[in-house]
Amino acid sequence: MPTTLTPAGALHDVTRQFDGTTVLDWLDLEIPRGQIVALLGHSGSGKSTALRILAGLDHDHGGTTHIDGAPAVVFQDARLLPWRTVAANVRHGLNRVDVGRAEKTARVSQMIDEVGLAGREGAYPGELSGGQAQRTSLARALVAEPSLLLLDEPFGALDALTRRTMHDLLLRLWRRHGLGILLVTHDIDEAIALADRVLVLDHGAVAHTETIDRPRDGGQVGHHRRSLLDALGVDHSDEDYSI
Ligand SMILES: Nc1ncnc2c1ncn2[C@@H]1O[C@H](COP(=O)(O)OP(=O)(O)OP(=O)(O)O)[C@@H](O)[C@H]1O
Repeated sequence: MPTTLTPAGALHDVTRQFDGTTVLDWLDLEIPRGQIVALLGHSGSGKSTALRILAGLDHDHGGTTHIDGAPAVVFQDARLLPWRTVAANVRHGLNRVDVGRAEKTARVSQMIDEVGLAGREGAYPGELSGGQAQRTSLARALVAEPSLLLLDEPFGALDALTRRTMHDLLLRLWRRHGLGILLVTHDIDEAIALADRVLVLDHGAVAHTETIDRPRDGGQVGHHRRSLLDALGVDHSDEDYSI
């Protein structure tokens, strides 16, 4: 289990405007090493913009960022190189890492094993299922041993069953590597299943923070769901959320 709370990434007083419209409004957030922080919010609330700034993909903002090393990013589409095999795509994650060939080969093989793709090293992206493509994308992200993993709706395009399997995989990888993870999602249940803290973003600021204990207490899940629905302004009075 993760033990340290050193921040893997943070935004302090971050502001961002597009065409004169404020998208991030003095946003403060911290992703402690070894914790999963989920960002929930309505479409346009600024989730992806915050993630892109942490990823170093957007420098045109106010405020400060803190990142421990080079972060890794996984998007909803796996963004694999279609003309490269699974192994070559994962090896791509080591392009900027200064280790020898043998070490790279060993690390690639280990990561492919960890994401459950042993035996598929020679497959091309066109031959993979959506879940296998995201496993490859996760392996490529983690092979460089980042402290911070940024996930932008990583399982949004997968069917419900595959998504659950990927949740289990992500939690295994998170525990083994002691990562800090920022997860951008639209899915309240996904946020509750994975995160230590869920931040609800509204007009570019944190409107609500929900802390969720591990291990999960089944009796608390309904409470967290109702609390997050309230924070999102979603009516749930007609629904039976008893567990
Ligand atoms: N490159 C850009 N140019 C102009 N406007 C942008 C740009 N990127 C984002 N925006 C605007 O900033 C706002 C926030 O976008 P962002 O993608 O961060 O929201 P989001 O919460 O991730 O939304 P979604 O859940 O739909 O992905 C939106 O109004 C969007 O149109």
